[in-house]
Amino acid sequence: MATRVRPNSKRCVVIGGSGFLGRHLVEKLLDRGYSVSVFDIRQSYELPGVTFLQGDLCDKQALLTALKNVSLVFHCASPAPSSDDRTLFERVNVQGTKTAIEACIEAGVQKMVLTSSASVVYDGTDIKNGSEDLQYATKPIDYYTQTKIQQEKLVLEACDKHKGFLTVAIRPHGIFGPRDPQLVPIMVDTARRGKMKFIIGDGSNVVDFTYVDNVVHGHILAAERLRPDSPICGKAYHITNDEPVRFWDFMSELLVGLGYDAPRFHLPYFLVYGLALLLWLLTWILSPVFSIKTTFTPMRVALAGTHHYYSCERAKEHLGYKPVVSLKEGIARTLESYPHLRKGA
Ligand SMILES: NC(=O)C1=CN([C@@H]2O[C@H](COP(=O)(O)OP(=O)(O)OC[C@H]3O[C@@H](n4cnc5c(N)ncnc54)[C@H](OP(=O)(O)O)[C@@H]3O)[C@@H](O)[C@H]2O)C=CC1
Ligand SMILES: CC(C)=CCC[C@@H](C)[C@H]1CC[C@H]2C3=C(CC[C@]12C)[C@@]1(C)CCC(=O)C[C@@H]1CC3
Repeated sequence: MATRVRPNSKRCVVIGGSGFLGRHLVEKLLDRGYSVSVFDIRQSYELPGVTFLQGDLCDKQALLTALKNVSLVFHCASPAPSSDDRTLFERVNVQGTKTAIEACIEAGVQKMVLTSSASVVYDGTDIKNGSEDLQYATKPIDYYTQTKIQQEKLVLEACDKHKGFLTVAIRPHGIFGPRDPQLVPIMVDTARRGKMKFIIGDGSNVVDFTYVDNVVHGHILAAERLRPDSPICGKAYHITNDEPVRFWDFMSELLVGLGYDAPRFHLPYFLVYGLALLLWLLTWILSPVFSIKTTFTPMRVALAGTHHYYSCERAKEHLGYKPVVSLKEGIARTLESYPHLRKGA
């Protein structure tokens, strides 16, 4: 008679574990005694004790091999939000997530923790201390966000206590920290091109930036609290630093910390947004003839010029969440980790 090996509750797979958040998560899971495998389209590092399985989330057979005797899956794979490849977002975030859910159920995985995004409720206008009760954005700011909404719905709807498959979604916001490929590198690149001189709007808009270790902490708490009798099954939780900050103060602190000047000149929000919209329209009209890639997008203008900060009270109550690294300490660690991005380096 074939014996079915009972999955060890500390055996997990991190889908997207080669990425920025994924790698920080893998490191913390190892510290906490988990046995960890990474499933990712690329292998970006080596770590003793970690098995890497290179594969595409949309490939069910590859996933089934990776998920043998695994009880817990963290799903933090996604194409980069700055991509403009709609087909890729649809394929990975929607079809790939469906495939991952099916593979988990077929392989007997008991829990899935999804990395969603607080932006699933943001449609480009102010959000102040938004709770998880806000409706999904009816006009998401971009295709990335649209597919993150679809992805979150798929994962939360798949939660089924009778089938023994439990799910939860973590919604972080503005993740930063060592090895982040987006926030600091894009900001420095803009500064190096002399375009980080302007403040969009009056500079008073408040935003959440979340240090990566806090996001990791939220994921692990969610995984450990996810049980059939827990109120967190099938729910989404905001995870932030719980220290909303003025967007331009945060940017200025990072810029000055790396030796660049802080932005000083104010430009009216609607003027800049209108220009970005016009540029987007032009690139769209010209796209059959020229392929122009611009970083000056209406989406980035909205993110830089509106309030978007979220309450993490529900995570505190249900997950026992409390940030483990303050914003000040997070900024210091981040600045230290980017010597190559300092002015003149
Ligand atoms: N960074 C942020 O501020 C925020 C991020 N999030 C979410 O957090 C998660 C992690 O983000 P982050 O670490 O910043 O992103 P990264 O791009 O650093 O990590 C994502 C990883 O997933 C991999 N991947 C992409 N497509 C596939 C696929 N088809 N199969 C397997 N692996 C794949 C990527 O590979 P490759 O690089 O080759 O594409 C990459 O290694 C994402 O789900 C993102 O939506 C949510 C809120 C804020
Ligand atoms: C004005 C300027 C050039 C700012 C540079 C920083 C931006 C690149 C970041 C500021 C807010 C960030 C953010 C994201 C990406 C990087 C920023 C635009 C996300 C879109 C990443 C993915 C998400 O799920 C939501 C994030 C919101 C904040």
